[in-house]
Amino acid sequence: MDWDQYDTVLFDLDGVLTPTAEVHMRAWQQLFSGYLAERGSAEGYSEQDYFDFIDGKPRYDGVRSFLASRDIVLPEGEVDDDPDAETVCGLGNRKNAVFNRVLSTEGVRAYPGSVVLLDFLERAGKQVAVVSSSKNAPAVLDAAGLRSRFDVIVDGAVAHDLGLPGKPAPDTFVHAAEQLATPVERTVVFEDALSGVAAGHEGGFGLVVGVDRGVGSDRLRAAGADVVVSDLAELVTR
Ligand SMILES: O=P(O)(O)OC[C@H]1O[C@@H](O)[C@H](O)[C@@H](O)[C@@H]1O
Repeated sequence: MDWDQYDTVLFDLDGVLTPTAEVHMRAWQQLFSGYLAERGSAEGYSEQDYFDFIDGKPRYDGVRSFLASRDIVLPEGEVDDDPDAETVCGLGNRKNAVFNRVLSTEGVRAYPGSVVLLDFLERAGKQVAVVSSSKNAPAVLDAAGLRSRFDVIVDGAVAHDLGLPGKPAPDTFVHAAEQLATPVERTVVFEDALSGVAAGHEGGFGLVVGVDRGVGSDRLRAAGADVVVSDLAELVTR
């Protein structure tokens, strides 16, 4: 890894800096197993569904994408729909309530290897940003004590306000690189989700690092990862 080729590093959050992809995964599992059971669907929900249809995408895109995989179409509803509403927004909000309950009861601790890389990048004078589909990203960064480390945070709320399409579209990553005045070729992207790796690849970034937290190295590479690691500290150089 030749860090001299890069000025800026863009990190996905859940599953890259903090183990919160796991929390999202459990919350989606709770939502959709319950919902499919309510509908009396023969086919249940599996962990693979998370990786295939939901991982890395903004909340309501994840709901729509999973429902489409089961040929279920629901009305969109409104963002302030009650969690009991049988709408895309209602289901997303139901899942969000579970996520927030777990976040507040269990807290979050950053991956130690990710903190080691952040410390290294700070010493090396690189700019760092978080690019997350999640509207909960600021709360997660606060809970992990990481928020002040980042020059720019592009989360689900920022993307919504600016009308930027979510991952797998590259727009949120490109926006972060622009905010830090760095050409995409001199910018590195770290992602654990197939949708996020595809976004980094599509955006023409200098290096897309796939972080394997369960998706599998082969699938991350096929989606466009140039390098795959299982711990961010692997990319600390002397
Ligand atoms: O926290 P929010 O706004 O509901 O966003 C949810 C999504 O946030 C992303 O960061 C996760 O990678 C997804 O898997 C998750 O579903």
